[in-house]
Amino acid sequence: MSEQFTDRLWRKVQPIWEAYLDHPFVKGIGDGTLNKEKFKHYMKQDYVYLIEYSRVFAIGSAKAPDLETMTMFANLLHGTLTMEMELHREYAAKFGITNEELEATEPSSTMTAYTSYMLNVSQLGGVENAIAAVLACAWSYNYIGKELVKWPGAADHEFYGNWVRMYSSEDFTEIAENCKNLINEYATGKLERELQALEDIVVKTSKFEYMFWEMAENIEMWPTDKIQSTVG
Ligand SMILES: Cc1ncc(CO)c(N)n1
Repeated sequence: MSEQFTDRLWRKVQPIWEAYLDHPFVKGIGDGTLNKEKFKHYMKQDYVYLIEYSRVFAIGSAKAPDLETMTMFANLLHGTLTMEMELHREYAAKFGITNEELEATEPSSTMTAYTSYMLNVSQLGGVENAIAAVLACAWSYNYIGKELVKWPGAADHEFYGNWVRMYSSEDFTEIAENCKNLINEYATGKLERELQALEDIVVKTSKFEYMFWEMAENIEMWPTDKIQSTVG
């Protein structure tokens, strides 16, 4: 089989994605030692992240040139709002956080920067930009999930096991594979400079993913929070 666009992308992002597996937050999920306050912060930020991420699927659906692509985006949107975000609602319940409180989470600087970037690039250009914007998200989480599930005890951990099982699951793998298939389909026949632009989106979102793990590990909101201010 000839080389796919995702093979080329993989070579570009591999060093960044391998660093996720080496990140203390991700390793903490895998070996079950992660501090729960860090995970709680992550869950809340990730929930509001997923709301904006869902909007990118909606933009992709609106821009889709045919019903097959439109349906694909609609399914990805539905899968995120139901299956994936249900995981967050379940964890929130364990922390005593209601769905309303979860949805009203104040966004951190990293979450705001990342989702603003994704939404911006997906409003520009064609449907392929929306696919590129979400690709590293779905694919890298599946990559992490499929790696962590091999760690002894990770999938059966009483607290973090649900997370590991979700992102390594067949359903989530299908989400990631659908995103990969879409980008390969839309990359076909594109000019090198167009492929370069898509690659840039996937690399940037991969960097934002790393920042998201950092934000979670350090329980970050806004760097300016330390400034005494009455502005709020
Ligand atoms: C930050 C982030 N990226 C990707 C995913 C996977 O959908 C997620 N839940 N959160």
